[in-house]
Amino acid sequence: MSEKPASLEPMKLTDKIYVAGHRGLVGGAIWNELTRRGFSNLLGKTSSELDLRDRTAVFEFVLANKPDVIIDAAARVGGISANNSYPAEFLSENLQIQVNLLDAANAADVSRFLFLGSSCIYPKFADQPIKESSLLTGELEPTNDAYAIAKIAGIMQIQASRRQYGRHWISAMPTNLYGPGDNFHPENSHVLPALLRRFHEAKESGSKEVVLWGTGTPLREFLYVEDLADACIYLLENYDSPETINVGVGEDVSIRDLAEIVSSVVGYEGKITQDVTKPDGTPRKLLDISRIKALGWEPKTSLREGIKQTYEWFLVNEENLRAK
Ligand SMILES: NC(=O)C1=CN([C@@H]2O[C@H](COP(=O)(O)OP(=O)(O)OC[C@H]3O[C@@H](n4cnc5c(N)ncnc54)[C@H](OP(=O)(O)O)[C@@H]3O)[C@@H](O)[C@H]2O)C=CC1
Ligand SMILES: C[C@H]1O[C@H](OP(=O)(O)OP(=O)(O)OC[C@H]2O[C@@H](n3cnc4c(=O)[nH]c(N)nc43)[C@H](O)[C@@H]2O)[C@@H](O)[C@@H](O)C1=O
Repeated sequence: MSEKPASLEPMKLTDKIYVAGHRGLVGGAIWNELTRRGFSNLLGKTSSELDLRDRTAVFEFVLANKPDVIIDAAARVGGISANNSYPAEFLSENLQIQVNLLDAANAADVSRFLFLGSSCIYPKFADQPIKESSLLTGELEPTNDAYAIAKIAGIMQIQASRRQYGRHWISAMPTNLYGPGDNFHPENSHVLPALLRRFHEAKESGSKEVVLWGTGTPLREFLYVEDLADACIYLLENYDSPETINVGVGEDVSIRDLAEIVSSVVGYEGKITQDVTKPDGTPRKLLDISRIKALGWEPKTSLREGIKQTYEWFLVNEENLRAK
C-alpha cells in the first residue's frame, strides 16, 4: 500500500462537509456513512432548496457556509435510455452543476473537493480492463457521449484548479452503481434497478415473461453503493493526485446473466426474452482498479448480496417509489 500523501490533513469529525446531492443514490450512501463514522457537521440541500444550476444561489450558499470539504454527488443521472433521449439536458445541466460548485469552491477557498465522474468517460473500445490513462484516447459511446463530455470537463476543472490555485482536489470514476436509494423508474433508471422492479412486478402480476433491453450480451461491472461511499471517504483521506482514479469491483457480468441473478433473488419463474430494438450501448466497460487497490482499498459486497439488500430496500419503499 502506498503511503498517505504528506499534503493531506486527516478529516476531522467537526469538519464542515457539504454533500451535494445528499438524497441521491450516491449522496445518500455517503451521507449515511459519514454520519455512521461520527462526522457531525454535514451540510445538504435538496434541489428544490438549492438548484445548483442557479449560479448566484450556489455562490451565496457556498460563500455563506464555507465548507471544509465538498463532495459532489449531484448531477442529472440516468440509464442508457435517458442519456440517449436527453443528451442536450444531460450535457447542459451537468456542466452547470459542476462549474457552479467548482467555481464557488474556488471563491470560498474550499480545502477538499471530490468530483464524481463515471466509467462512461472512457472510449467505447478501450482496452479492458480500462486504465485511467485510456481517457481521451478514442471515440466515446454515442448513447452517453454528452454526459461523458460533461464529466471529462469536471475532471479537467479539478486538474486546472490544482494547477492554477494549488488545490488538493480530486476526482474519482465509479463503475456502474446500485443499491438502496436507487432510481427505479421503468424508463430512466439503470439496468439493475430496472430489472429488480420489472421482475418483482412480473412475479406479483403472474406475468409469463420479462423482456430485457438489447441482446443481453454487453458486459457490465456493478459496485454496491455503500462500498462506493466507503471508497469516497477513503480517497479523501488517502489520495491527492491530479489523475482521476477508478473505483470498481474488478469483475463484470453479462446483462443476460445479471437478469438470471435478479430473477433468482426476486423468485421469478417465468421466461426472459430480449427486445433487440433497444440499444446495447458500449459492449464492455470493466475498470482497472489496480491503483485504488494499491492505495489499500477493496470493495466488500458481492453482487448477489448487494442485489438482495437492494431488493429488501425496494420492498420496504415500493409504495413511494411507485409514485415516481
Ligand atoms: N448511478 C450510477 O450508476 C453512477 C453514478 N455516478 C455518479 O454519481 C453521482 C450521483 O449519481 P446518483 O446518486 O446515481 O444520482 P441520483 O439521481 O440518485 O442523485 C442525484 C442527486 O443530484 C441532485 N440534483 C440533480 N440535479 C440537481 C440540481 N439542479 N440542483 C441540485 N441538486 C440536483 C438530486 O437532488 P434531489 O434529490 O434533491 O432532486 C439528487 O440528490 C453523479 O455524479 C453520477 O454521475 C457515477 C457512476 C455510476
Ligand atoms: C452508469 C454509467 O453507464 C450508463 O450506461 P449503461 O451502463 O449502458 O447503462 P444502463 O445500466 O442503462 O444499461 C446497461 C445495459 O443494460 C441493458 N438493459 C437491459 N434491460 C434494461 C432495462 O430495463 N433498463 C436499462 N436501463 N438497461 C437495460 C442496456 O441495453 C445496456 O446494454 C450511462 O447511462 C451512465 O449513466 C453512466 O455513467
